[in-house]
Amino acid sequence: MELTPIITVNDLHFSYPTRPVLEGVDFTLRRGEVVSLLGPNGCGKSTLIRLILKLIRAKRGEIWLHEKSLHRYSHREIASHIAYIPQYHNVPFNYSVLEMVIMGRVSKLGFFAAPSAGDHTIARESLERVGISDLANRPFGQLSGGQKQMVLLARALTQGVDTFIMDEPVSGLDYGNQIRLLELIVRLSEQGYTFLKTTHYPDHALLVSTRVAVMNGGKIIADGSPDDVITPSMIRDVYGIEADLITHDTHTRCLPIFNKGIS
Ligand SMILES: Nc1ncnc2c1ncn2[C@@H]1O[C@H](COP(=O)(O)OP(=O)(O)OP(=O)(O)O)[C@@H](O)[C@H]1O
Repeated sequence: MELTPIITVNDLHFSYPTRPVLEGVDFTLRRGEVVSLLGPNGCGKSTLIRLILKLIRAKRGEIWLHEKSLHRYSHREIASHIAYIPQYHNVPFNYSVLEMVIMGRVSKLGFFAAPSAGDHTIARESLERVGISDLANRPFGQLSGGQKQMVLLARALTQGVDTFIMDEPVSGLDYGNQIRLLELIVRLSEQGYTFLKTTHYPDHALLVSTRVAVMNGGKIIADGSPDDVITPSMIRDVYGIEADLITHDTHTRCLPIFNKGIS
């Protein structure tokens, strides 16, 4: 059965003033998928996300959100469909964690409306789901990078949308929180949430994704099931290292070959 498209990207080209970045990207995110976007540093993963969020505009190509051109959406309307969890986030004021999480309700509120008791309840439930209720009253600005990342995930849950875009969600998380976050993504996906996330870890893509897309040289060069896409030859071509794939329990894992001291 063909899944409903949420985001469709057709022949997207984008250049910064000094360099071309995307040179004909085609990509679709469908309902219920967990898609990992892999690719080397600087290949354009974050740029593609910024284009999908309409933070920047492409010169050529089209982006569709729920089969309507992205041009026809305001930022507020986009936020009523997609929650974005950035890699880094600094806030100018000293909001508490709970206040930060309640801000996820903004796209649901009228322009001058204050959050209701119901909004507070949803925010507290989101903190609970992410396992950080103990941080509720701490100033957001004083949290560690990993704690901030978990707060941003709780804020995204509070937004009340079913599509999440995450830019390197495990960056800055300790080893345990990385795995707990990946497990949370799987649980949420089983509850009907859709994810597009960038990652530098083929292993993480193998653990949680229903589909993997690989970006290199301005294009999506591979797009398919994790087992089809993450292969030793792809790792060699994209990252310039050798790796083996091994199976542990039911999961395939990627094991880089470490040339210790060999020149
Ligand atoms: N504001 C900007 N002005 C000019 N060039 C930029 C700008 N932002 C990014 N770039 C360049 O565009 C290219 C793509 O950057 P982008 O951040 O999208 O890559 P990425 O795949 O997300 O990288 P990483 O994995 O390192 O986060 C890089 O060469 C980067 O240096």
